[in-house]
Amino acid sequence: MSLRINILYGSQNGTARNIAETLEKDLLNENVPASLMELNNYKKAQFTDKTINFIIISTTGDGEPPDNSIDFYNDLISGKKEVCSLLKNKKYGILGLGDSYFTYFCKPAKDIDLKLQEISSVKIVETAYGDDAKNLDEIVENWVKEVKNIVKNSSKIGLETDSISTNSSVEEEKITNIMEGIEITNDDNISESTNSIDYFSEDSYTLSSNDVGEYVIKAENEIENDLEYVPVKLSFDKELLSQITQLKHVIKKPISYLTITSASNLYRSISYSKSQQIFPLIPKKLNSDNNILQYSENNPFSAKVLSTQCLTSKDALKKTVQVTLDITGLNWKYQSGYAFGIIAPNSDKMVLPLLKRLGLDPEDGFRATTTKEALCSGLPVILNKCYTYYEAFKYFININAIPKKAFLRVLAEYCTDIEDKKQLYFLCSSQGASSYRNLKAQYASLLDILYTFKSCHPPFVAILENSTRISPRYYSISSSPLQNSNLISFMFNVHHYIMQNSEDGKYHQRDGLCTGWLDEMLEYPIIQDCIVNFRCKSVNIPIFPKIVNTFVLPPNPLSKNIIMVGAGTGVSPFISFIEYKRQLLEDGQKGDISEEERVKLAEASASWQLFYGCRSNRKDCLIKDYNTLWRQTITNKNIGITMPILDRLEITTSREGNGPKYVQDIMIKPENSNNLRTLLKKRNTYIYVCGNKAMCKGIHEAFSMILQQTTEEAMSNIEAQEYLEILSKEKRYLRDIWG
Ligand SMILES: Cc1cc2nc3c(=O)[nH]c(=O)nc-3n(C[C@H](O)[C@H](O)[C@H](O)COP(=O)(O)O)c2cc1C
Repeated sequence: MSLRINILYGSQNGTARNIAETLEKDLLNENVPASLMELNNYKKAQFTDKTINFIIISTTGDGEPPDNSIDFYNDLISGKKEVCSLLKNKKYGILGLGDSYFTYFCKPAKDIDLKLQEISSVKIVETAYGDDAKNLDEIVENWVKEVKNIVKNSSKIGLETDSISTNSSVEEEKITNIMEGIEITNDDNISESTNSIDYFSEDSYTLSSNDVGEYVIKAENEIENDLEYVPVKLSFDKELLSQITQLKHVIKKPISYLTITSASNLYRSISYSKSQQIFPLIPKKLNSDNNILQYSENNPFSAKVLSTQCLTSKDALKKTVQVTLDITGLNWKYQSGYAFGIIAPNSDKMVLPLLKRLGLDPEDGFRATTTKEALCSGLPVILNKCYTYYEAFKYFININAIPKKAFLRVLAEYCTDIEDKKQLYFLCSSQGASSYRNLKAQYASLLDILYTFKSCHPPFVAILENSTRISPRYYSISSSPLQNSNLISFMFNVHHYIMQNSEDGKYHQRDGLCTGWLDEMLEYPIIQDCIVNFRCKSVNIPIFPKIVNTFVLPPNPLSKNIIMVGAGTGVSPFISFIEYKRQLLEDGQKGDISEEERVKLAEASASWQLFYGCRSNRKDCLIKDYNTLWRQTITNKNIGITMPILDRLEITTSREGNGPKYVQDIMIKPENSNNLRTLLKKRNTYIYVCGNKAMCKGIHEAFSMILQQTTEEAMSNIEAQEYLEILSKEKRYLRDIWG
């Protein structure tokens, strides 16, 4: 029997998926039979005695596995026979991805590792943990390198590989290269020092990170007011490069596997795309079981925008917009706390200059074909389908993020200027790791790269082969399904970031991909960028339901203590929770609450509390409209109960007044902390925290402090942490944390 490699991944936003796809490509390229699949599809994989399983899994939510790995994770951790017998005694390696700023760093990878050891699987490569906050790229590169070595050795020691046909004309790279006095190697084993970047972002300023690890705070008048996308010349450590005589660990050039043929008679064109429903090229898939349209990331639902409302004042630091969508036809029974994904197209402001820079006519058509289909798992477009270049860049290719190192390596090949070439090699070497990380933290786009390396003229095929697909953005629903289950509302902050042009030192503002697009499109729905259905004069956006939603109310929520803590748009799911309760209290009929809940309600006194933080009551308090509404007590004769909607509503304003600044400050005030401590110790208490990672950390510390600060039964710090951990395991302490 021959060696077989299974590459199984769990990825929420595409990072782990990209790594898995690249590993698959590299192995196939070495004639090693490798199969790639999402962890949830593990049953489709072949597991033999000669199989090595490589698992690449990221972390989402509050230490949770990504949606596409949750079934595998649950099956394995609960010790399901089926999965355990498949993996028992088999060789494996794990790469975890996470962010050490979070409480549960790489938890799914760690849990899987432990479980595999428990069932006597055989670890053949040290588990590695790529850390977003530190050194993700280097850890990943080293792990991948080790995996490849192991696979190579395994095939040497008798686990012969089946031969596959992807590699007949592989252009093998020479290990050592001499270029203008610099020696370039890709075979040594040096792992360089890592420079930790603090990702904490003070939310009141526009930030950019133009020096390694140093955020630059800019006042509005220092930022250029560009109407167009102005690419910037990126800066990196040229001084370091000038001292280097040998570039080590340069990423190997990936092979080319696509053929692009012209399809110039395409009937589609930009103007055609404009009048169509979104993503016209994605086939609608029918679920064979029930003939119901299954909407997903690859097959989004076109949701009609019913209303938009700016929730912040003109002088607020951030603009927050609330949108309501019609989801009739989506067939989604959502609950309070659920989230959904939006797929935004790239902005014309970036697409059109990029096409120009690449010398491509937006309306020309192309078709991608290959003889090496196995290498195409991560391709942004569908093989053999015709697209215009405009469509490909507009809807599919991720042009916003910094190209992967392997992509930069390919770009180096198309530079005519030796300095450009050298600098790109540097960025893909071990010595250039911190410069690369810095470019990544600056959100450098493909256009910025091409602007910086002016002599680089890559063909379209090189761009397509090395690009990833635009990834969706997720938003919490703020409406309650009780009000109208065919509507969903959500809110978002319009996100901007700042880039500095190293040529003239000027600062330029960039818009976040999705929120920038939504904001512009909702304000000016006739612009080129927009998905407007001109026939019925509606604006539609592509959405799909998030499959796994854990941030939900417990069963019989009226009889539970519900403590909600959030800041800014982190209040979204809480609006949904509280409105759900209010509507139930106002309109609920006899059958709307269970008999069990009625009994519990009579026995227990349940308290719902919201701690909310904003900057200013006037400028950006997102729950202004609910302030009086939620302080009511409601009697519902049908259900036979009288209850306040909220027992406590605390709002802190960080930029106003002399009171407590942040939510955690008000939580630890004696009048709140004593009450919270009592509730924390009750079995029917559920805590929900929603916001960015820095806020969630602050709240966690506040809860820990509350448990410690008492004369009676005070806990030590360790005991308090353990207590919160237990609550978290029991799903009574739930956090929806944004990365
Ligand atoms: C919403 C969100 C929640 C996250 N939660 C955690 C976490 O609890 N623990 C952790 O170690 N990393 C966490 N991360 C970091 C991701 O695991 C990390 O960014 C990873 O590279 C993402 O990989 P993916 O794109 O394949 O999902 C979180 C990231 C996001 C965006």
